[in-house]
Amino acid sequence: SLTDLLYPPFYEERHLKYISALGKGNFGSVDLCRYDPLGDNTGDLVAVKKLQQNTAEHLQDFERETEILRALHNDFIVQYRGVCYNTGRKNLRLIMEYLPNGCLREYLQNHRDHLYQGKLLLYARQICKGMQYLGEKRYVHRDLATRNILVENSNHVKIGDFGLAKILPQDKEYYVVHERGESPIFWYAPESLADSIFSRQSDIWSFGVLLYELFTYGEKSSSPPSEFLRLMGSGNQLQLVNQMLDLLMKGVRLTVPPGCHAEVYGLMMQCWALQPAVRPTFSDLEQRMETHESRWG
Ligand SMILES: CCS(=O)(=O)N1CC(CC#N)(n2cc(-c3nc(Nc4ccc(C(=O)OC(C)(C)C)cc4)nc4[nH]ccc34)cn2)C1
Repeated sequence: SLTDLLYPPFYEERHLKYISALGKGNFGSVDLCRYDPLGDNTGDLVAVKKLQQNTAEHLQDFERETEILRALHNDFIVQYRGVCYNTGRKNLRLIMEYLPNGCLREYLQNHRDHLYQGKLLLYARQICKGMQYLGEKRYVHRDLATRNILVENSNHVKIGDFGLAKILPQDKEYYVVHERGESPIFWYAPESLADSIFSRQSDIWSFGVLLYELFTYGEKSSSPPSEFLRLMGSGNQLQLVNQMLDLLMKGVRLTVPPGCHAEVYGLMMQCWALQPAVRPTFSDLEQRMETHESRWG
């Protein structure tokens, strides 16, 4: 695309000037840098993702992540700018557009007094559009949560991270994952908890949890982990997954956020259908939110 022509696919490490840390996760971290080849501070601000520990396996996953992002062109997905290999090609870095307003979870917490339900639905619909596009290209995100959504401005959010994304094989509609890693189990569908099965329908489940996060304004005390742990009591990691699965199979779900319209909670509940095939698609959700949004504005 045009942006590919305008931006160099390879950034030279010597011109990447570190400014500050933007985010940190299990295997990666994101820094704010200025790419300043002229050395006069007129270069662009960019977000640079790098691996924490660059083992061969993580490097391979990271290279796959950069290829996935490079292939995506959508208003509701963070834009790829290029990659930066340092001399030994040991540590690859992923260069992306810098979004000035940070991650959606913090944004909700810091701006809740002027974010009304219509605006929350606008963000939900934009994420839906990004996920619809992703699904058309047979990608499964696997980590849909407000912590992985970025804010361009008060009317525009984007899916910001594809660290756990996988591409579905041509002959299968689901992906079985073997590495456990630090899984976001409170956003996981039952089939993912039970058999590590991921699909576009398990992304729908996670989207339902993301909707819940939106309408609780990312509040920590009512976050999915807090709520589910309250329902479960303590237990070690293995028990946690089994306890979680037990709750979900019994029909226990996150409760309606205070002040949340019944129809929106209804959408969350549809995303949390036990049977993957019963869950709506992202286009179903987008249409259903379109009708509500016009009513609440
Ligand atoms: C998964 C592990 S991860 O470590 O790889 N990682 C975490 C991840 C989750 C997601 N998505 N992440 C992406 C960005 C990010 N941030 C930004 N802008 C901003 C702008 C302002 C602020 C801010 O005010 O922050 C403070 C700390 C409150 C001062 C933060 C970020 N622009 C971006 N463009 C591309 C990515 C990207 C940050 N965290 C991906």
